[in-house]
Amino acid sequence: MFLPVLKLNSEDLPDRAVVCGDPGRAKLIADRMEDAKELAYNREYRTFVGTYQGVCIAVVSHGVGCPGAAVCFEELIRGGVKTLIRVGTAGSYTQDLPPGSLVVSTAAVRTDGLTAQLVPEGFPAVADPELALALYNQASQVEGINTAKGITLTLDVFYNGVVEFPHKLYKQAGVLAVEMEISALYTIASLRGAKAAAIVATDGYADADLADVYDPYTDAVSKAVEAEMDIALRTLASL
Ligand SMILES: O=P(O)(O)O[C@H]1O[C@H](CO)[C@@H](O)[C@H]1O
Ligand SMILES: O=c1cc[nH]c(=O)[nH]1
Repeated sequence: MFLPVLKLNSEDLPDRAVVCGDPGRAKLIADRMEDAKELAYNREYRTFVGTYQGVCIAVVSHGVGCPGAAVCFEELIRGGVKTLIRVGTAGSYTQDLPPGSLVVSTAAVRTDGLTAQLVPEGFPAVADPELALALYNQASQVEGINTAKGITLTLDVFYNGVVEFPHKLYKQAGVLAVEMEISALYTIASLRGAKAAAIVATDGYADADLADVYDPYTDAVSKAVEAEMDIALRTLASL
């Protein structure tokens, strides 16, 4: 089957994939595998397939935001991918998770527009529990990086407009971090019968205007991003 937006043939895809926002990060993940080959690069969607610890794994970038990412997740699952792990970055809601921490998302608050057009209001966006636990167990083995698991929030807005987002309420409710695609991943995986989980590296605090404070280019963030790439690959290879 030809997957028209990824510009891939499903026959070339294995049954598991790491997904990430940035096409450049997809290349960095592919570089950690053996014999990785770039299969396609259309729009923001860059696809590699390689081997990690003897297991064939795809790495695919999905861009920024739920609508574009949803196209990627749908086509991968239509193409036969059954297990997906997102590797990303997020803003932290808590001083307990300073920049350079790792968060495994067990569920995502659906404050995005895309999933509201797929499922009714109360439908939960949840990780596959066993996959999320396997991801967390791998992450916990990495020394020197603060690691947590819990609820994350998926938002469409990156830079503020004139409407104030209620970060304070979600912080009080115990949400750990904010990013832009996990709710789409979990909702689509649930709808289509696939398994999904996600790990994100915190790169700052999400309750300020990011236009003033966003800086993902620090050593602590790079170290956490490097670690989460290996954690995701190890988790997929161990299934
Ligand atoms: O690091 P990635 O995977 O791109 O994820 C986060 O970073 C982007 C914003 O800079 C959004 O896509 C957000 O979800
Ligand atoms: O969506 C995102 C991603 C990284 N950092 C943030 O604060 N927000």
